[in-house]
Formats: sequence, C-alpha cells, structure tokens
Amino acid sequence: MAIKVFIDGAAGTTGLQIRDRMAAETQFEVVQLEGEDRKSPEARARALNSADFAILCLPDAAAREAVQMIDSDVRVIDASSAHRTSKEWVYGLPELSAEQAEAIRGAKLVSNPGCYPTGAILLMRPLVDAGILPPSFPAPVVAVSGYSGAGNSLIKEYEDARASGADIAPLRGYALTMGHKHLPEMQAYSGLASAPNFMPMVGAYAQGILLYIPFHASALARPASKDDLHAVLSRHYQDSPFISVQPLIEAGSTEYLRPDALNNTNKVHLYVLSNADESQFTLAAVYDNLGKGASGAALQNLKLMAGV
Ligand SMILES: NC(=O)C1=CN([C@@H]2O[C@H](COP(=O)(O)OP(=O)(O)OC[C@H]3O[C@@H](n4cnc5c(N)ncnc54)[C@H](OP(=O)(O)O)[C@@H]3O)[C@@H](O)[C@H]2O)C=CC1
Ligand SMILES: CC(=O)N[C@@H](CCC(=O)OP(=O)(O)O)C(=O)O
Repeated sequence: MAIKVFIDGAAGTTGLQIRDRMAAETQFEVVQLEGEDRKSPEARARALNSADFAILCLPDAAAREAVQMIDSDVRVIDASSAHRTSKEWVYGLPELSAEQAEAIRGAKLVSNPGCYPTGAILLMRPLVDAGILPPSFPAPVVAVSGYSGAGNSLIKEYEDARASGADIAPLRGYALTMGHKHLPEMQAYSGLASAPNFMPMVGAYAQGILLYIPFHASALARPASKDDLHAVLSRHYQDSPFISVQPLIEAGSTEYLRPDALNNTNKVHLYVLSNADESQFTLAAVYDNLGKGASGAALQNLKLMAGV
C-alpha cells in the first residue's frame, strides 16, 4: 500500500517543488487540498490526521497551527522555521552525523533546515568537531540567494517588475539590523558559542545560493593548512550521496563559482579556498535553495523516515 503524504501548503514555492520531486516516487501517494479547503482548519486537520506523513510548507504561524491539530500517529516534516531549535523536534540534516541520520529515521517530528544554515552548518560543523575551528569562532557568513528563497510574494515582485520593465536591483543586501531568523539554528548546529555575523543578499535571479565564510588563519583553534581543512571535510562527507568537497583551486585558476550551478538537484558543493601563504581562508558552498535548501532536503528526510 502506498505511503500517504499530505503536503500542507502544496501551492507554495516549497510545496510545488516537493510535489514535482515526488512525481517519480511511486511508493508515495500525495494528498493535497484544493480551493477553499486549502486554508480550512477542518479540512487540513482531517487530511493531516489521515496521512502517514505530513510535510508543512507553510508560514511559521500556520505550521504551528498544524502541529496543534495533530491527534494521530502522523509523522511531520516542517519546512518552516517554527521548530528548528525546539527540543521536541529533530533537526533534519542527516549529514551532521550517523547519529543524526538515525535520529531522523525514527523521529515523529523533523524540522527541515533553513536554506542558508544548510551551507553554513555543513561547512563549519565538521571543522568544529575536529578541533580546527574553535567553538568561539566569530563566524562571518556572507551569502547570496535567488529570490525564490523568500517564496511566492518575492517571486511575484521580481516577475512583475521584469514584465513591466520596472527598475530591478541586481542585488539587495538585507537583514541590515543583523537579526536574521536563521541565526539560532546556524549557531546551535554548527557548534558555536555565539551567533554568526550573517549578511544575506538576494539577487535578481530565481534560484541558487552561494555562501562564503571568510576568515584569517589566526581564527583557527590550532595551526592548519588548506589541505588539513580539505581533508577533514572530505573525510566527513566521503559517503554522502549529496555533499561533495570540490578539489582545491590551482594557483592561477580563473574558475568562478555560480550560485545556480546545482539548481534542480539535492546536491551541495563545498570548497576550501585560501590565499598563497595560507594566512587567509574562505569556506564556500553552492546549492539550490529549493533543493538541499528546502524541498530536496524534505524529500530526503521523508525517504529516510519512511525507510524507502
Ligand atoms: N523558498 C525557500 O527557498 C525556502 C522556504 N522555506 C520555508 O518553507 C515555508 C514555505 O515557504 P515558501 O514555499 O517559500 O512560501 P510560499 O509563500 O511560496 O508558500 C506558502 C504557502 O502556504 C500557504 N498558506 C499560508 N497560510 C496558510 C494556512 N493558514 N493554511 C494553509 N496554507 C497556507 C500559502 O497560500 P497563499 O499563497 O494562498 O497564502 C502558500 O501556498 C516557509 O516557512 C519558508 O520559510 C524553507 C527553506 C527555503
Ligand atoms: C532570499 C530570502 O529572502 N530568503 C529567506 C530565507 C528562506 C528560507 O530559508 O526560509 P526559512 O527561513 O524557512 O528557512 C530569508 O532570508 O528570510
């Protein structure tokens, strides 16, 4: 019998992408609500409690509301930021460790990571665990995302502006008061003592993230070369089907990184960059905000939880 999966918020950016990605997954039967039922608390509660799994692709408040409706054994994956550091929830990043993957496999409540934290945590956590980055690391995180990262409303804003020929900023630096909602999960799951210094930007393109963590060698917990950093990350992700550490960049290379390089995949590419004397390093990540940054990760967690 097919495994019943209710997607609450199936008409949104994340929900639509999950549906598309599930089209080829015949072991699952997708349930979604149409028309007025989409936002009817009664219809949502019925669909939620008659499913094996529910994926919440909703604003935080509606995700909290959905959780209040549960009176069955339904297992939940929440794509919103409502529960990412809640004790009752398991953080849905299986690549953190074998134990984390195991915890997700058996969990009732899984919180899918935020798009920016995914790259930042994948880069920093293995280096903190290896004692190369200290927990006191004053992490600078600078990232650019496509506008789909903010869902339907920003997609509409950019697409309307493009259609009408209105002025479009090529890049917007935002969260200028430095209190972005992703800070708690970035800190908690990177293993840091304090919140990163996070400066996000949104570009005038739809999809894809490029994220940088630039720092001086003096910030390391102990002396380490670019080969050391690269070896720790490569070892950590050696068995991962989705995360791959890219080769070190050769001197004189004219290679460049583009945020949309992995669009429509669940992959993440990680890089260790350095200057010639290795007095300065930058960790970098490239991935799809709607892939491993949202819908791809939700499907990965669903398959892990369902054991398929
Ligand atoms: N876009 C991304 O890259 C990422 C998004 N996320 C998170 O995923 C969640 C969904 O985001 P996203 O898909 O981008 O957002 P969208 O705005 O594109 O979609 C949200 C959907 O939820 C629906 N909705 C709103 N309120 C209710 C309600 N009370 N009951 C039922 N449905 C409701 C909306 O309907 P309507 O439009 O009619 O209001 C819409 O279809 C958010 O919490 C977001 O933070 C996480 C990681 C990355
Ligand atoms: C470009 C853009 O605006 N991005 C969103 C993050 C999208 C995301 O990851 O959503 P969650 O917060 O649910 O994780 C932002 O910065 O708020």
